[in-house]
This record gives sequence, structure tokens and C-alpha cells, in this order.
Amino acid sequence: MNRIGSLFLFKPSKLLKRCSFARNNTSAFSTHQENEKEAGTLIFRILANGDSTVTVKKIQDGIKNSGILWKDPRLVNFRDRITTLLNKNEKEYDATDINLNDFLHILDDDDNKTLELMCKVFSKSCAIPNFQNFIKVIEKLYLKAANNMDGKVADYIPQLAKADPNLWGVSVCTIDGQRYSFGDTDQPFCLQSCVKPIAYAVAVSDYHASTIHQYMGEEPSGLYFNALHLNTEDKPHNPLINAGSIVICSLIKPELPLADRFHYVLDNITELCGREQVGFDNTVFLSEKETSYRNFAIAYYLMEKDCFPPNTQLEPTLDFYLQLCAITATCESASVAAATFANGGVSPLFEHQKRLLGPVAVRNTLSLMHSCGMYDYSGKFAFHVGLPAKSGVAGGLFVVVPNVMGIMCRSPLLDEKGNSVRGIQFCEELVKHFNFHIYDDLHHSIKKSNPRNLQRELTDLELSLRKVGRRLFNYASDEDDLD
Ligand SMILES: NC(=O)CC[C@H](N)C(=O)O
Repeated sequence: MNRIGSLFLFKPSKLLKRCSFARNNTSAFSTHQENEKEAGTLIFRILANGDSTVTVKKIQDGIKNSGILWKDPRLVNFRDRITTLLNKNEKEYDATDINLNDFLHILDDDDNKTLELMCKVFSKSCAIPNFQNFIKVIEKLYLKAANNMDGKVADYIPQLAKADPNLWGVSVCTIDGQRYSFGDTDQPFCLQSCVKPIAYAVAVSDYHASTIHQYMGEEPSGLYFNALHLNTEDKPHNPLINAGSIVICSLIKPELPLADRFHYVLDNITELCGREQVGFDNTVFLSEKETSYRNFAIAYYLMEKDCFPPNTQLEPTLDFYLQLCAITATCESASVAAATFANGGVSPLFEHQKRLLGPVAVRNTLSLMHSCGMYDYSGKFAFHVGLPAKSGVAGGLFVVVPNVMGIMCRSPLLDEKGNSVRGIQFCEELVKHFNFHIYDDLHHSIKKSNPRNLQRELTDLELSLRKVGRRLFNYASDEDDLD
């Protein structure tokens, strides 16, 4: 075997220094540091499966099977330590063997973040434990919807009319950062109205929610998204239709120059998307601006009815609104943003559980998405699908399964209400299969499967790792009784 005996090249790792206990006697460890060593050893034993070494390929496969991508930003130091340890670049090290001591070394961080993630992965404690089974179903639903050619591409924004009707992609990202994508998921497209919940959440994070709601309601309008209509108090019905979103734009950092206001929102969206692909489509912006008579009419109407804060200027506000609609993302990057909403505003991908949005902003946004996110189809969608979602005219459908995962679907074929036909079909099938509808019975239903639960027993090693992982990192226990 091609064992790497290079440990002496490195400073003795924290996990190694702290304990010299025999591997088979791990249950007697009592201190935190001993638990760390025990956890690392158990992960190694799970991977090695009786051998005295593991290959990097095995480590990579174990991580990938759990749904965590090898390129995940939380693994950056782990990957670097492997490269340094083996003194080879990534392409060459697949079959290289690593022994226990070296393995403990590459797991070793000052803040234990690698160990925490690896404990979750190898004790099957991520949000969806059997991720491979789960994505097999997602793929079936994706392929089924791909056959649906109903609907048509939006043409009221000239540039959008050029979209390829065949494009279809679905990306999922769980609150633990388990990810999978099917179809056309790496091509940027305009978020359009999918940006509205994000703009609202950013505004609520800046102000108190009650300040925002002095300017608009929280009721569905029951009307088309660009209806020239206000509620009985002469305010926009909610922040997820054009009138409400234009007012939201007037409230975001009004004291700053427009360039800084745009940059502020773009920056927030980039963080929410895990710093993955986010951009701006100037062609769509210009194309929409030239033809945006309805949005101008709405803005003048809002001005007439005194819906804006004092000193709001109509044209820059409308420009800002149209610029936000022209922000682009991919299904892959936007699914991370959806997962951040599913995770209460905390990024699933950044180390240290980075909070990007306040919990009130997230809860408000999800409530509004649930009741108003699908234009005048919102009631039916809430009834049949029961998940907060927001659609956009470029065919995006931004969906949140609270406390489980985010989904971004994209297909430019829209129904007469302006929602993605395939996106809706996918969501309807999703909740037929899994108990994700928020009013589904989580405990007694036998018809639907619950992917939050393990569908097979844990091995003894996995069970021991779960116990020690929970002792170390306090992550919530599920219904498996560990004691
Ligand atoms: N539903 C949408 O995606 C609408 C957004 C589009 N920019 C508009 O204002 O008309």
C-alpha cells in the first residue's frame, strides 16, 4: 500500500497531542478534547471499513454521497490540509492512502468546524440523511415535468421573449448545505419578481417590520402582479407585487446615491447565494425600462396617493426597482439563498453559521411568500403545495421548505397567471411524494415519505459517532432514541 508516512513533517495536531488513547477503547473518553479524538477516530473507522488506511477518493465519495459538494466553502481548509499532507495536487491524490494519524491531522481546525461537518456527514445527521434516495425521486419529478410543454415565454419585456422555452433546471440545497442540481442550472437568468422577497427581507432587516408595514399591507391582492390597484387604505396590498416592491425600493438606503443602493442589495444577494454566481443583465434592464409603461403608471399612482416616504424621486426609484428585477443568478446559486431562508436567515454554507438576515425578516418574508408569492394563484398554491414560494416572469420559482431546504426551479414557459408551468408541476409532485406541505402530518402519515428521517438503521460506528457528535456540537436530536 502506498501509505504516506509524512506526519513528522507537520506540527503534531491538536487531536493527536491531546490524547494517546487506544482506538478500541474510545467509549471511556470523558473530556471535550477526548471526544474530539473519539469522533475523528470513528469517522476514520467508518471510512476505512476495517482497513488501516483510507484513500482520499473514499473520503471524497463519502462526502459527496451525503450531498455535500467537494467544493463546499466549509471544506476549504480540509482540502488544503490534504493537499499539503500529500504534497500533490488534487488530480493526483485520488488513490493515495491516509492512516489514522494523518487523518486526524487533516480534520484538525482550531475551531473544530471541519470536525463538526464531518460528524454530521458520517453519522448521517444532515437535514436529509439518505440524500441519494431523496435525489433519485427529485430526478424523477424533474424528468416528468420536462415533458410538459404547456405555457408560453413572457413577451411583455422584449428581451425576455428571446428565452429558450426548453430551458429547465432544478437545484436543491438543504439547511446543512447538501446540494444537487438537474438540468440547466448553471446558466444565469434574471430573478425578476423572485427578487421581491429578498428586497423586502433586506428592508425589514434594516428597519423595524412595523415601519415597513406603515407603507403597505400584508394581504394578497387577488390581482395580477402589475395591477394598477391599491388596497382600501390606498397602500400597496403587499411587498411581493409590483406596487409594494416599488415602495420597498424607495425605503432601501434612501440617503445613499443610487449606485450605492444597488450595490448594497447586490451584495446582500451575493452573500445569500453563498457568494456563488450573481450578476446583472443590463440588456434586460434597458429593454424593460424602455417599455415599462405599466410600472411608470403604478409609480405615478403611488406618488399621487402619497405612498412613498418624503423626498422620494420617482424616476430613480423606478430605475432601482427595474435594476433589482434584472439581477441574475443561477438555479444553483439561488437555491443557496432559498436554503438560507429555510434556515432562519443563517447561511448553510458559511463557516460559523453566519447570520445574513434577521429571524423576523425571514419569518415575515416566508409568511408573505406563502400567501402572496404566486400572484393570483397564491391561494391555490398555498392549498395544494403549502410551501412559501415566489415566481418571476423569467420563469424562476424560488421555493422554501422551512427548516429543511431551498429549491430554485427555472423554466421560461409560463401559465396565464405568469407562473412557471413546470415549476408548479414540480412542486405539486414534490408534496405528493414527501410530507413537505406545511400542514402535512409528520408523524402518522403512511402515504407520504419523510426524507428528514433515516430510512435504514445506523451501523454501530455511525451510532457512536452520532452520540459523540451531539455531545460535542449540540445539534438537535431527531426521533432516533440514542440512549
Ligand atoms: N412578475 C414579475 O417577475 C414582474 C417583474 C417585472 N420586472 C415587472 O415589473 O413587470
